[in-house]
Amino acid sequence: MNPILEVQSLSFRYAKAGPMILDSINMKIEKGSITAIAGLSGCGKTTLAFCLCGAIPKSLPGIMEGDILLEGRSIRELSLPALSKKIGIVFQDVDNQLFLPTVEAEIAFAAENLCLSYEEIEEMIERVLKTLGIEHLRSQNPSLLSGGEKHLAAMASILSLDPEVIILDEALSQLDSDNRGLIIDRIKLLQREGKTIIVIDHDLENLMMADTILLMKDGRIEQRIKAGENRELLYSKLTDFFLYQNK
Ligand SMILES: Nc1ncnc2c1ncn2[C@@H]1O[C@H](COP(=O)(O)OP(=O)(O)OP(=O)(O)O)[C@@H](O)[C@H]1O
Repeated sequence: MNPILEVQSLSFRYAKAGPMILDSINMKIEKGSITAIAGLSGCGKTTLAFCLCGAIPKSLPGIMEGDILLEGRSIRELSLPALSKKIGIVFQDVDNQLFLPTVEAEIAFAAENLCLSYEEIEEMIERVLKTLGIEHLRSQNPSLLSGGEKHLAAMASILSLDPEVIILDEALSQLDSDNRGLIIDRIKLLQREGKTIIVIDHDLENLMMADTILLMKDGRIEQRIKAGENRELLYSKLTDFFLYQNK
């Protein structure tokens, strides 16, 4: 099967004389999979997410070597608007991502910028609200929503462009267990619809939803763990990795 994303010898530093933040990363992400990227704080997870969605090198400065192929094409050749139609990202701090007065306006924003017609936008808003099961939030002010609802609103805003790949950067980390369960359910639903999901997280329970877990250390992928293994064995591999690193 052809990977939807292929990272080839990716290295990155934010400044010429600065430290290597990503160091010779190679990885393939299969279409329709859930991949988790985990590792201690500062190991480079968010920087890798910025590279995967094209923000690096398109809008964040730095020195990038290697390449990332999206459906076989270098992301360097694609414009940011073209990339945002293919890859959506939800950040940990959703408050910085939600700035409009209603959830519906958040969902419509990117589509309006692409000059879609009123009918197309209406249809798209309804589709996205239904997919995430949040029709009741349509007219709500995002800033007044609960943590879980805010994450769903941020997911809705990126689903408006119907991206193939959805990156969730620590989107679950500040949620209580009910809200976390809600978002995990929606992630699995999106996977069933054929979306490719990349989840950045370090909570062992959250990592369990992935098909593949990539463990990062100092800008490198240290281990690749295929899920579907015995749950206890998986748990103990992950615990060993984090315990070893904390020493
Ligand atoms: N804009 C920037 N300029 C310079 N250095 C940066 C910048 N952003 C991040 N870094 C550095 O890059 C390294 C990796 O940061 P990154 O945020 O990618 O790690 P992370 O694994 O996502 O961490 P966390 O789990 O805490 O979010 C850190 O040392 C960080 O200080």
